[in-house]
Amino acid sequence: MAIQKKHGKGRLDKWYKLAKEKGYRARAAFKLIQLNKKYGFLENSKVVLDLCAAPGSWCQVCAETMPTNSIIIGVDLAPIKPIPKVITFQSDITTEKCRATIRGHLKTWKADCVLHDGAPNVGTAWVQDSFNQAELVLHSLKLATEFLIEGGAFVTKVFRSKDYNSLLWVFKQLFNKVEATKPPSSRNVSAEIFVVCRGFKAPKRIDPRLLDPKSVFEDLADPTPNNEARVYNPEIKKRRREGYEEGDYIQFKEIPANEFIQTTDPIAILGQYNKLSFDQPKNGDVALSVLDKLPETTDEIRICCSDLKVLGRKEFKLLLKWRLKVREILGFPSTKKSAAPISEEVAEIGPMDEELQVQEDLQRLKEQESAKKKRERRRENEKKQKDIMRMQMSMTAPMDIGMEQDGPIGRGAMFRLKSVDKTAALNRLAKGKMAVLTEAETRPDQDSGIGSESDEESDEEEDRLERELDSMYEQYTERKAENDAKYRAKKARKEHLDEDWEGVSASEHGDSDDDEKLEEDSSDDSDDDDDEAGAVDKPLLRDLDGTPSEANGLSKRARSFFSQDIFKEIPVLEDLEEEASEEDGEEAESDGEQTNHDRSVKAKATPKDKEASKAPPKPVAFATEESEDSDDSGDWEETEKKSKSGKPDIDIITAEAMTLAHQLASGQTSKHDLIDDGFNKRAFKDRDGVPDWFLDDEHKHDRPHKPITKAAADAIKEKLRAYNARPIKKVAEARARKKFKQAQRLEKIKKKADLLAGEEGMSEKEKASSIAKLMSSAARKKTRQPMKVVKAAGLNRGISGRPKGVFFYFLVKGRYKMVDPRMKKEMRAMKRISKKKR
Ligand SMILES: C[S@@+](CC[C@H](N)C(=O)[O-])C[C@H]1O[C@@H](n2cnc3c(N)ncnc32)[C@H](O)[C@@H]1O
Repeated sequence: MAIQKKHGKGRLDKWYKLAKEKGYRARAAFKLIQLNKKYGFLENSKVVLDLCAAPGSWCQVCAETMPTNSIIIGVDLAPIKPIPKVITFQSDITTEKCRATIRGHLKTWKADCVLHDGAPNVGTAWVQDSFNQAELVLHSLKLATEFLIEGGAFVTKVFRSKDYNSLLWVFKQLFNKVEATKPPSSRNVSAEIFVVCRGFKAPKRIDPRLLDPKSVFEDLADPTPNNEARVYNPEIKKRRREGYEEGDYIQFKEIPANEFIQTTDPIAILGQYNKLSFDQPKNGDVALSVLDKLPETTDEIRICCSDLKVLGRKEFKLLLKWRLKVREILGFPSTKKSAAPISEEVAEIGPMDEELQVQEDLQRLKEQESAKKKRERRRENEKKQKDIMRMQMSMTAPMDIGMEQDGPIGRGAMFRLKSVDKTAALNRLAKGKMAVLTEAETRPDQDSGIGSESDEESDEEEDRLERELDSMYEQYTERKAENDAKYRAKKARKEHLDEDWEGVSASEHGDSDDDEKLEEDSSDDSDDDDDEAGAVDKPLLRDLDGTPSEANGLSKRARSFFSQDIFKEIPVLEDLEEEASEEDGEEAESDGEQTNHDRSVKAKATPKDKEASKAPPKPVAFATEESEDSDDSGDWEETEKKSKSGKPDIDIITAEAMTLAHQLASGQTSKHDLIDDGFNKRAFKDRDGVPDWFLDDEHKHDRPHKPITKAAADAIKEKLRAYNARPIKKVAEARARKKFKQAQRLEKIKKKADLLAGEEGMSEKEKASSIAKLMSSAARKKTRQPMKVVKAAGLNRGISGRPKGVFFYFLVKGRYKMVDPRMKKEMRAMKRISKKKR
């Protein structure tokens, strides 16, 4: 680093130039700016006292930074040119007159901040200069103690000298926070540093000796060295800027190791000495020789003792432990480390004695205990929340709520909430009420015995927050489940861990539009879930009319709809007709009676359909599949559900699963291996008391990566390709509809032909020609009306409905398309240009 010159042109550094540029009277302005930037004492100050203020750059900074209408008083031996918004006067800050003048200006006000940048006239011996400065600091501190408000700040310049520590000690007696710093604008060559003292304690009475230079610099000239800091932070080496202590000229200090064992202040020895020696003195020392022979005095200990200055924290701890052991062996009383007066720095050092260690252990155990209690309380609260929910659902009477025990509504019990949840009714019931419920739930909890057990309010608060967080997370998952089918599937899979996952089909979770509609409209709480119906034999939520909510996989509403007279004796295919007729009103309208007749004929014709007609018809997708086995037109998810052999058909959809299947099939792995693999670090993870949101998040990443083989990946790819090759459900349905319509038309023609054939008044020729006509009209394709192109101009410009015709009196009939003539022209022009370019 380049050495900064304080004389000649070296003075004119960047801060000097900057000060000139900014109009500050001295480069010192930047010191205050930088100090204030770090500690921010000026912004909120209303009254500032600037001691030793000439030429006044600090006052300028204050006037700029402090709120308008603040009081700034500057005093110096030298005259200060007037500064707007600043009161200045000439005086010696060490005098009573100066004190009185300040009092006169401040009246009853107190200063929020006292600044001191005083420097005595230098030029005499350095020691004398620095002492004067320290004395000046003490004088400024004296003024500060008189004028500062409680909690106020005192910022002073000090020189690093022998008296520096004494000054710091005094500051610490009067302020809560004392920090020394050197702003960048302060020259490196200068011995000045700045001490920022915050939080003035404003004691009622201050011992005059505390502010008396004589007693301060005499009494505190040799403050207790911070040996703990030296030992525990050996990496931070303190420079001896003030030189060596009086009479302390030896750099390498050695002490017999037994003294380290015997001393009551081992830290002091470790901090002050360079070596713990095992060398015997001339006359011999029994204690030292015993220590030398002890097995506890290992080679490592000897190496550590040989040079204390190179040791780290770990080695110092080792030595202290060794000392304790030896003391125990030799029968020394195990006292606390030092009888010496404890300075405030000593108090900061961590406990090292065994006793303190025990205390720490106790504290830790206590914390563990309270954490356990907290967990238990949380679990109880959760249980209680569930109980209240059950009560709201009229599943329990208030007296049934056993908060403390599982009882008949406990976790493993038959009325477990999970089974209710399987009907998805719970979600609907709880939706939107969770927050209220949680709030309501927390209050009685606090009033109840459980809450009053704990006297730690913060714990309760934490519990409450955790519960709120949990309920918010639940709401979030519900919302997500509503919008995201994949997430719904995942959730279902997680909740039914003990069951084989067979995918979510449209009918199960209301994915199909029809089912969703039914569910929405439905007033009952049942769900059309075939699998779930098996799992939940007797759903707890029932309708008041007592009829079972589900039968043959249909919701109650769907069942009641299909149980109307009109559906009796009608085979499954009629559902398709219904749907088709909705889209093709023309066909559905005609020949209603006849169609019904035909239907019954058809029903008689196919025994399979007959069978189907006994049972209530199933939703469209399923029915189509049953009636057309050879066709791919059904919902393929459903077809894969049941294998022909009756065994569960497990669909392998991931490369990992396929790899596993390959391995099992080829004998590379066995069932036993798989079970064995199940016992891993994740299997017995303690999840008790861990919030759901945490577990969910963790689950995203904390899962084993199973190997995948190329063959398995290819097999899955092939499988997916096959799936993709199949027509999608809507296309399949459209095809089926078309087929059905054709069949219907054919039936109609047949009937008409039969009628014609039975007509008595017609000759055979006439009959034949009219049947031929009928057939040709049926075979004729309907011609589609051509689309009308309408200019979006004139009256049709910007209209939203059907445009008007050429003569404006008529609306355009049939299909139409609005065109923008300008755009058309432009597009043509573009085409022309691009052609030309080519
Ligand atoms: C470094 S200058 C202060 C610069 C000032 N902070 C500024 O920003 O312009 C130090 C000042 O302390 C003043 N001083 C020294 N002893 C003093 C005393 N006993 N009473 C008042 N002022 C004193 C000097 O006159 C000198 O102007």
